[in-house]
Amino acid sequence: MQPVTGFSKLSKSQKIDWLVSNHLNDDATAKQTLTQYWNEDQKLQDLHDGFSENTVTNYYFPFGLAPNFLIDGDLITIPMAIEESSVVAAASKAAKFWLDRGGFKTQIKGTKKVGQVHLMYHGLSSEMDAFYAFAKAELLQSLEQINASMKKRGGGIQSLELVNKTKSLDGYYQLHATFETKDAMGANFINTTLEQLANTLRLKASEFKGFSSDAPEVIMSILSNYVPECVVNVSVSCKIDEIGTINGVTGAEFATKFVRAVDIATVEPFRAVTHNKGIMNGIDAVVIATGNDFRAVEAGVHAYASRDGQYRSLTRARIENDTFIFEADFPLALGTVGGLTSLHPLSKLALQILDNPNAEDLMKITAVAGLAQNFAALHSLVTTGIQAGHMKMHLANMLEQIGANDTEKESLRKEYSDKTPSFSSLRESLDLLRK
Ligand SMILES: CC(C)(COP(=O)([O-])OP(=O)([O-])OC[C@H]1O[C@@H](n2cnc3c(N)ncnc32)[C@H](O)[C@@H]1OP(=O)([O-])[O-])[C@@H](O)C(=O)NCCC(=O)NCCSC(=O)C[C@@](C)(O)CC(=O)[O-]
Ligand SMILES: NC(=O)C1=CN([C@@H]2O[C@H](COP(=O)(O)OP(=O)(O)OC[C@H]3O[C@@H](n4cnc5c(N)ncnc54)[C@H](O)[C@@H]3O)[C@@H](O)[C@H]2O)C=CC1
Repeated sequence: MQPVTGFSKLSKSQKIDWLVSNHLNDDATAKQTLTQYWNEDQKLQDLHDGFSENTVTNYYFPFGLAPNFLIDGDLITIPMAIEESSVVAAASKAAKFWLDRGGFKTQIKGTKKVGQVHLMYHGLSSEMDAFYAFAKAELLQSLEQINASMKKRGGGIQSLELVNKTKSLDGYYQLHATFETKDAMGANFINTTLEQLANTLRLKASEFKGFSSDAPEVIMSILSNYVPECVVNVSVSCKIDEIGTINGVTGAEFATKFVRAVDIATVEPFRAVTHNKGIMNGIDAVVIATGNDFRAVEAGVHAYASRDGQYRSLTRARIENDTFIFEADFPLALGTVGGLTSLHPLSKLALQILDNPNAEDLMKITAVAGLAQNFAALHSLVTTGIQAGHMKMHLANMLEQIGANDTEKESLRKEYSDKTPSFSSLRESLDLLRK
């Protein structure tokens, strides 16, 4: 196969033809698989084609609902876009559990975001300090137009400082800025602002006479997806005797084991990664359903989980005066305007289902989904084990994969209603059925 030039300029059909002949042995069914996912509504299809480059088809993701979330006194149904079985069921089960026990409480701890202009200067650091004192007012002034609308909304650039990072990397400085971006995730606003700062910095550097070395060089200007000051706290709590008996485990035993499980994820990175993956099952599903940037959230969350130098659990649990308390702080830079949020009809609908939240409310709801998911996973892990519930949900996929027809599915579902399936046990059962 030869490299292709001008692939981006081909039409969608030409791209598919190229793909099928170069990678799929001219398989006609492959072409049909791609085209059958096109939407019949051409306008809607064009919208989706426009979201990303070199699009050849749509990729369906299940869009589900987890009802019964009592959040700060309001009853909320959370939309979740996720491919993994048992996540929506787990969220729904956790919602139901806490519905009768006071629900979820949330609090925004901050909404500040960060962006940096990264610079190199190899002269004296005192010269950089003098330059910054010379340039700072104009650096800020040059942002007035870009900042005007965001300022009207109560946001915009909040602070700007020169940071000397030469101890970490020879010649390295930053303009470190903080931002309030209100209901937008803010990436484009922050990046535009930073690029203006960089331009003004270059201009002011050309006017400054105090450099003994070449003027500072701008390496790059970009927001940070590490948002330790854009954080929401979420918690649940109840008296231990309100927990009740769970699969033969008393409330007190459950609470103690649960706290131990969180303690283990706090000190043991191998466990912490899986523990936090379970949390992200919930967070990502809401982030995706609402058209937010899940890579940004993932990167920020995992960096936050390592903020003291070791990767740890994002959740905390304790028993205090016969009360079981489970909580977390999640760094979540989310938007309810901008990006795909109002462009993708299903994201727009997801936000409508949530009663058109502002960014802070969406942070709260998303954090609840994360805590609920972790609660459900640990609830299973310290009682029945994870496989019973997970495989019960996964059964449908397994039945599909072994090629069972509708009648066979029905009888296998009955047979496996109280036991954990595996592919081999299911195949054996299917063979028996077919004899
Ligand atoms: C799976 C369940 C919920 C079963 O739990 P169950 O007790 O067998 O469920 P149930 O049939 O008794 O139903 C109770 C409620 O659960 C929900 N529910 C129950 N079934 C459904 C369904 N089909 N569709 C939608 N919702 C469902 C629903 O709210 C339902 O109430 P109802 O609607 O009847 O009033 C439970 O075992 C559970 O929560 N397990 C945890 C599952 C989980 O965490 N899955 C994620 C995949 S594993 C993973 O990726 C992460 C992990 C686990 O490794 C993280 C870690 O290690 O920490
Ligand atoms: N590292 C990263 O995370 C990067 C992410 N991105 C992408 O950037 C996009 C998000 O950028 P945004 O600037 O949020 O979106 P955007 O570029 O669509 O801008 C949102 C705009 O909406 C306007 N707006 C209207 N009402 C507002 C309100 N109430 N509050 C705040 N703004 C309001 C503002 O002008 C704001 O700048 C995402 O698609 C993300 O994937 C882009 C570059 C880098």
